[in-house]
Parts: sequence; structure tokens; C-alpha cells
Amino acid sequence: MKKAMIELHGVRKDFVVSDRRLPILHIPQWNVEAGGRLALLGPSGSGKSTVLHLLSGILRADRGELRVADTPLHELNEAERDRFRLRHVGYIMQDFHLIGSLTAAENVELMLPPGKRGERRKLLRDWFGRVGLADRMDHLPGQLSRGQQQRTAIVRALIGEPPLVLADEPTGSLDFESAELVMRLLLELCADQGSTLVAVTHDLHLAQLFPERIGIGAINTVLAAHSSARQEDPPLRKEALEA
Ligand SMILES: Nc1ncnc2c1ncn2[C@@H]1O[C@H](COP(=O)(O)OP(=O)(O)OP(=O)(O)O)[C@@H](O)[C@H]1O
Repeated sequence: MKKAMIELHGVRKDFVVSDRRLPILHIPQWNVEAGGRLALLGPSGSGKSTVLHLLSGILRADRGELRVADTPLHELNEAERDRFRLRHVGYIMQDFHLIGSLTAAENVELMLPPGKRGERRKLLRDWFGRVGLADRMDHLPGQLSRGQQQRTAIVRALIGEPPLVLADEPTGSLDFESAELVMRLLLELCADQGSTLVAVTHDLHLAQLFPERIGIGAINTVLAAHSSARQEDPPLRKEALEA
């Protein structure tokens, strides 16, 4: 049996808004094996981004155990979780967050540990070649298409070969054709280097490209409680939120 990259047990996350505690996630048990490539699906507001924030250590669970790459995130403080994220997680968002005054290569170079200039440049050339941007790496983000900018953001997330790659709607701002190309590329690069990939998407067509798919309702029992309340009797939903 393969090792687990992600192990969640009894994880709860609430948000407090205007003195009211809103239960957002209760995940009794969820494991993802190392090297798995998984599309996480679900309606807007169902907690998909919150799951990624917990897995990366940006947020801390209120209760439960959360191990990623054998690291017990529930036992770490914020500074320790930040260090964990730098070493173990590549994060890709819908908006690429590239620095506009730096070239594509310089944006990625920020992620590299200190080293000889020639070696860093060779590594960058190899990576930009792999994503089809060998001739664009010295261009500014504003001179690149949205798909090219997202490919740059993918290089930035993957160049450190993190064991876990988290992607939140990574193709959400791309047109249909570019979205499929970029998602295929992300899947291929993660497979090549053995990184576990969890990608949030709304798009069923793109989710079909993944070896595995899961609806967030299958792991989050808060959502199941909300949606059954919504279907049967709308006022119950308010009570469920306040419980
Ligand atoms: N910092 C916060 N404070 C209060 N509520 C929050 C906070 N962050 C998220 N929420 C709430 O938590 C719920 C889940 O949010 P989340 O962003 O995880 O959903 P999502 O499934 O990723 O949605 P979308 O697909 O629209 O991005 C939503 O009801 C949202 O309003």
C-alpha cells in the first residue's frame, strides 16, 4: 500500500462572523496517498479553498489531527507552519500573482535557494523549456498571455519539487482551450516529479482529466447537513449554522 501524503482525522474549522460561529468544515476522516492527483469539486462556498488553506498550513484547524507529508500541522505554531509550507507545498492560485516589474524568470528565481548564477540560469532554462516558454522567460508578465503567465506560476510552484502541490481554480481565468492545456501540463509535471496534486475546480470537463475526483460533500459533513436542510426546509439551515 502507498504512503499517505494527507491524513485528516476529526478536523473541524469554524469562522466567527459578527459574534456568530459558523461551522464550515467537519472532516471525520480523509486520506490522500502520496503521488495521487485529485480534483476537488463542489459548489461555491462549500469550503474547498478552506481545505487547501488547512493543508498548506495557512489556516489552523480548530480541532482534529492534520498530517501532511508526515508533519503534524495541528501541533505547529504559525511560524512553524510557514516554514513547513516553504519546504513542502507548491501553491497555485487562479490569479497568478506575478510581480509585474520582474521578468518571468526573475519571478521564479525568487523561489530558488542561493546558488551559482550559471546553475540557477540553467535550471530556469530547463523548466521554462518544459512548459514551452523557453523564448519568453525574459519577458515581463504584462508581455505574456494569461495562459503563459499561469505556466510561469506553475514553474514557480513546482521548481522546488514540493511533495504536495495545491491548486485553487488554477485555470479559472483562462479560456477553455488554454485551461485544458494548462491543466494537462500541471498533471504531467506533477506525475513526472511524483508530487501529490490536489486541485480545486468547478469544471467537470477538466476534472475528468484527473486520475481521481472527489466532491467535497463526500468528506465534509457540515456541507451534507446544510444541503439536506436546504432541500427539506430552508429555515433549518439557519439553525444548523447557529448550532
Ligand atoms: N475568513 C473568513 N471569515 C469568515 N467566513 C469565511 C472566511 N473564509 C471563508 N469563509 C466562509 O467559509 C465558507 C467556505 O469558503 P471557501 O472559500 O472555502 O469556499 P469555496 O468552496 O472555496 O468557494 P468558491 O468556490 O466560491 O471559491 C464560505 O461560506 C465563506 O463565506
